[in-house]
Amino acid sequence: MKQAYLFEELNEERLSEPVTDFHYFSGLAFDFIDELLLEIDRVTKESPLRQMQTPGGYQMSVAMTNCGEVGWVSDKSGYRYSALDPLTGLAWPQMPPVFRQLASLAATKAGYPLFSPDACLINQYLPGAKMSLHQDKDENDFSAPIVSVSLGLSAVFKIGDMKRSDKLFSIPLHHGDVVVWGKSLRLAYHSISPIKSDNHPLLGQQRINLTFRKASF
Ligand SMILES: O=C(O)CCC(=O)C(=O)O
Ligand SMILES: [Fe+2]
Repeated sequence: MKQAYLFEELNEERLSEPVTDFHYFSGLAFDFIDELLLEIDRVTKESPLRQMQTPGGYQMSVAMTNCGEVGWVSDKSGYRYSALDPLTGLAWPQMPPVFRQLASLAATKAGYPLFSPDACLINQYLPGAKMSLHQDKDENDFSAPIVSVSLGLSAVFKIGDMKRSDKLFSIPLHHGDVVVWGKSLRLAYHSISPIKSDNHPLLGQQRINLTFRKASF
């Protein structure tokens, strides 16, 4: 399977050239970091990070917020996109231009020059936090890719295929890395393993992840 080959290569050689429907750009966010961190501060002051409830009634270990026209939310009634932040009752903060610029750079490099995200989910992982195996499937437009930016502590990202039981491939994600997946892998199951306790020189004891999505038609 070509995909399997790619991921083995990724692990061994940290390939940065797009090969299939998964694209790994090591350090692509470096030039944007200072501005990204300022904007993350601004957004999280307006719409604070919070641990949402799963439909099953559990509290997620990851703290989340959003910016953009719509934001991803989870509560007892399910997962969905919402134009309002349920915590503040207000619209989500606007997506900062530097967010758009980086998402567009990564998407263009991955072969999606027209990608125009309307949602950016901001995930904060403290040591021990994880994201269980899931598909990103609450969006209305699966022709658009997912663009994901990693900041701070490193993580192990695992990605498989359309079935929960498909073999998973591990990809280490470090500060500044950007990954893009779409097309045949747009609905691939993926997860983040529990974050190891460590101290990042810029972000301290946390990992921040930004995922850009096209949620509306
Ligand atoms: O934290 C990550 O790298 C991935 C996050 C993710 O899969 C999601 O927010 O749906
Ligand atoms: Fe996801």
